[in-house]
Amino acid sequence: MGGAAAAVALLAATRRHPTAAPLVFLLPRGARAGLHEAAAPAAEEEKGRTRSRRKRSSSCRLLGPDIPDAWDPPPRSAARPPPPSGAGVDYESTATIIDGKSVAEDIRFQIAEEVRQMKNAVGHVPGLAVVLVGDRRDSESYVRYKIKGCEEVGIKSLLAELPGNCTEDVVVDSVSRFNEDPSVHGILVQLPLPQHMDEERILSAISLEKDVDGFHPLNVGNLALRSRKPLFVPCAAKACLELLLQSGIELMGKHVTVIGRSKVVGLPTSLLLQRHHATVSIIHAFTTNPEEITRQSDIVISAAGVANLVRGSWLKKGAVVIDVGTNPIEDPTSDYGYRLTGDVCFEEAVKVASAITPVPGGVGPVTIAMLLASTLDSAKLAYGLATEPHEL
Ligand SMILES: Nc1nc(=O)c2c([nH]1)NC[C@@H]1CN(c3ccc(C(=O)N[C@@H](CCC(=O)O)C(=O)O)cc3)C=[N+]21
Repeated sequence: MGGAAAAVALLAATRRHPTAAPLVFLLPRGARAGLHEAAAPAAEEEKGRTRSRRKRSSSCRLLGPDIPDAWDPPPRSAARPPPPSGAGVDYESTATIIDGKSVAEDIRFQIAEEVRQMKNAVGHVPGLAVVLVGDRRDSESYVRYKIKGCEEVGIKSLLAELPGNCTEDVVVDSVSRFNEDPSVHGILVQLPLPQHMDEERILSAISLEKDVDGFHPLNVGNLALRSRKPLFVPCAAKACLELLLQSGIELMGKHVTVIGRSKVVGLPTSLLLQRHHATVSIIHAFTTNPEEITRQSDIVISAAGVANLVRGSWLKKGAVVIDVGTNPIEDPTSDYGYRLTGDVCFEEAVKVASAITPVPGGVGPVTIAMLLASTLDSAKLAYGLATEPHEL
């Protein structure tokens, strides 16, 4: 690593961030929109970037034009309705609330046990390296959740914090050092990266065997080809499947609609669902009749990054709803003036659905647990304790 990279702070990260206050609430509204799916930049930034990207691509006929998903904000009249009187009490719903926190806790318990066994067997524990570029407060708080998760199960965590104005080469250098470090089994570059950086170049610097986020083109391609097995699958997609499977929800032959098509959630989730023999519809910002499609669906998985996009009227009676959105909305009654809400209007959906994940406390905690599971799997492969990636 060159002198220019001296700003890299490589730490036993746990000591650096002992507490985990949800700083996400403190961010300005624009910076926080659609955090989950949008592990992507805010729509405006993305539009600017796309323009320059489009100039570079001469032929987009076969692959389609490269334009970003920008959902129209819901009309004001569609704003989240006030909770019914007697909020907190059951409002005529029979839906099961799928408890992501407890699912995540069970997974972490199992991982902790396996980490202990690994330490006994080979004298090493798994290691996860996180590269955080810039000082977006939402990214900082997600990175803290990941590091706290590592701590809880005995996985070693390393954090490289780089200034937002550093060069792409500095980030690639940092990734390369983690590639060469045998105590590191997983490398995660927190997204979004600053606008001036080429995300593809940085992500493809991560060695395939350490790509616990599953964003490497070979991992994505192997996920898409049913005869092949990726080494890693993106954690949020795994979390959606885990929640469905653990809730005993049958997937084979079911009509599942995935809202959103990002590499972080929508795309890998739709691929994973097909491997489970579901019939998958993918809808996005250019879909003209989204609610007609969701109304026919047995399961709706929303990862659009738009608060209250999915209304009760979008759902078939008895549908299962998995809400991957993490959207901050103003709430003067909450401590920070904001609270997190999903893509789904929960108060409406809970009356129609047979099962639903809440936000917070649904997909989010399980996503972190899946990252820890992927890091453990990677270490098992590295130490010869497993010969194959995990079953999908
Ligand atoms: N390379 C990369 N990989 C990612 O997986 C990735 C990323 N970049 N960038 C950002 C998104 C977002 N994301 C979340 C993970 C957990 C919660 C989570 O734990 N949420 C909790 C707490 C929410 C709170 O209270 O702040 C919950 O929903 O209950 C949220 C969001 C992973 N992402």
